[in-house]
Amino acid sequence: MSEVDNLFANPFSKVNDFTFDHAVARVFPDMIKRSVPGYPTIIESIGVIARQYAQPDTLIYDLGCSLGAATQSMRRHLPQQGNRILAVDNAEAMVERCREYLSAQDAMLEEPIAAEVICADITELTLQPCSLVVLNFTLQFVPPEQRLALLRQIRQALLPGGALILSEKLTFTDSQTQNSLEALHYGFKRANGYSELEIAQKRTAIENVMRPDPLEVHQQRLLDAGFSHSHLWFQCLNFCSMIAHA
Ligand SMILES: Nc1ncnc2c1ncn2[C@@H]1O[C@H](C[S@+](CC[C@H]([NH3+])C(=O)[O-])CC(=O)[O-])[C@@H](O)[C@H]1O
Ligand SMILES: O=C(O)C(=O)Cc1ccccc1
Repeated sequence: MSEVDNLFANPFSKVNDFTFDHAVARVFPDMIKRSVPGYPTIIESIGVIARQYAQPDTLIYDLGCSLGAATQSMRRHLPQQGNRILAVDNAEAMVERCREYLSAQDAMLEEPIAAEVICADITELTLQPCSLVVLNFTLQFVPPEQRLALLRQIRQALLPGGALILSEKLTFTDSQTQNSLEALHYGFKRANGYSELEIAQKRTAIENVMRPDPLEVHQQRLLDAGFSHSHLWFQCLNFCSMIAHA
């Protein structure tokens, strides 16, 4: 089903900006697992966290769902309590495949939790009342000037007791920390079979498209958006995940 990511293996005369197109969608599970340290743990833990925060008979959003890995994990872990998951992505290639993966999962589960995939820009959505929102490595692709408004929308939609799971690549204001963790991240990629050329070309492809923030910027923005409290629950190298409470 999913193929090995060799999208950046051959030298390009010019490296284009990264897009979530059909070529990426085909290799995405392999790409993200070999690129994001801790990704499988985060995905499985999202199911566990969802079990804690999802309130009976409420909506759950998976924003920037890609192929629906977080949605699938929540469907494995949540009890039957009338939840509905809305998975949203604005990349048609991802949405198409995500629907296929979720139908395949439907067939595997006895009483699958309702899940729907919508092709839309999450910055233009009006969110309905919900108990849990997942932004798993999505906010870093949203233009920085639109991030606060999106988080405010999410905060407004969350019911009392609701939560946001926010996973992001981090940058560090201290240059020694930044250099050390960035070097270790490239070491992680090398250990997963990526060549120096693949690492360098991918780096160029994502640099104008994906703009990570420092942890302190996330924490302040979450407060500015109206969240009462946020904390880290996972960090591996320069990748982390937070919980923010409504
Ligand atoms: N404005 C937007 N509106 C909708 N979708 C968007 C927008 N901007 C970016 N995306 C979508 O956000 C996703 C980011 S990948 C998320 C992984 C997934 N959450 C996972 O749990 O595997 C992370 C990564 O590739 O590092 C892509 O599918 C984009 O199309
Ligand atoms: O590959 C990287 O360096 C990343 O930071 C993560 C990533 C994973 C998948 C698509 C785009 C970025």
